[in-house]
Amino acid sequence: MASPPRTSTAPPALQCTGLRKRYGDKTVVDDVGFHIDSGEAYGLLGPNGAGKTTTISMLVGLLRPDEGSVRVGDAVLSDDPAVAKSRIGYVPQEIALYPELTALENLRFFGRLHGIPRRALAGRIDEVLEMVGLRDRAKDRVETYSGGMKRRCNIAVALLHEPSLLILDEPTVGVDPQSRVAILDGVEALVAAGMSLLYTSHYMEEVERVCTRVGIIDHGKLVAEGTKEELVAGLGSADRIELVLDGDVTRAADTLRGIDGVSEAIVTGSHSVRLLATGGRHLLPALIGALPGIAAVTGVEVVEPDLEAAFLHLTGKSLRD
Ligand SMILES: Nc1ncnc2c1ncn2[C@@H]1O[C@H](COP(=O)(O)OP(=O)(O)OP(=O)(O)O)[C@@H](O)[C@H]1O
Repeated sequence: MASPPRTSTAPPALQCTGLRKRYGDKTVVDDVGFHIDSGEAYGLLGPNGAGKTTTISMLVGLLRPDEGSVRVGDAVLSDDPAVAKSRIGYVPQEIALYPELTALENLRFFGRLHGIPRRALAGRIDEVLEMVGLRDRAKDRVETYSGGMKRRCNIAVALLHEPSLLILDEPTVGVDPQSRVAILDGVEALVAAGMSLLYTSHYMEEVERVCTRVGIIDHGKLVAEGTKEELVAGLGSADRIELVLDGDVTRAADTLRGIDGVSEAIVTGSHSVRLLATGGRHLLPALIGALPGIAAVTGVEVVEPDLEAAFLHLTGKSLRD
């Protein structure tokens, strides 16, 4: 999918075009292109294995694309990798810290690796520790941290060299609720201060909260892109219906999919099925009436069209598949 024309004249924080990556005969990223304006927060949503991490790896210069190009500001990554990479702060899915070192020691190490002069580094380390709320634990070894604190420390490392674009790959996976809040608050504050952001997550509510524009990726392809409102508008009048069932959920989903007005039906848990349906509440008697002998309906929720529904419409999947 091609990126729509940009309206701004300033160079985008990031622009990728026609990115492709193959492993053997499998194309895992297929003609992906999008841009992130300066100061914009962009979310990349996709089910497991959709190609998010492979795409990001190409954007940050860890993986060479088979085709396509990446530009960070006015620097083309393949021509000018040092400049392009210096503008990116990347936080990978896997924590990349030395566990036996303290946060302070990790930050000093990575700061020197970035070539930050010693005198400037101490002040900068203070700033990033403050940003992620870890100042009081800076002298503790990283191996004593919770998953969330490790992630926050990794974000601090990514911010050290004052990047203009922060790339976070599923930053709240394996994170305690307190750190999750701290991460989301911190990311929002950074964006409010002018940072450009690329954010991937399985959690729709995080993307809805943090990002202004969203790209949906499935089977290596960018299948839709837009603001939340634009993506939801693409649903027409379909509602999301969540059913709680006691019985055979797989047969129930198959049966419900055949009912007039139901466009999607997927199993989301051992007792739950998610539907996309036009007619919303008026359809409920038909849905319930179709299930005797298959499953008993013990709960129903009709939800206004949202990003979760748009995702189901576009990919036929739940985000946590
Ligand atoms: N080095 C590799 N060799 C072969 N296949 C790979 C390699 N790396 C990734 N893949 C495949 O490419 C596809 C995309 O993987 P990728 O990790 O980019 O997906 P993802 O959207 O980030 O998924 P997740 O949310 O699970 O991290 C998957 O089918 C994966 O198995």
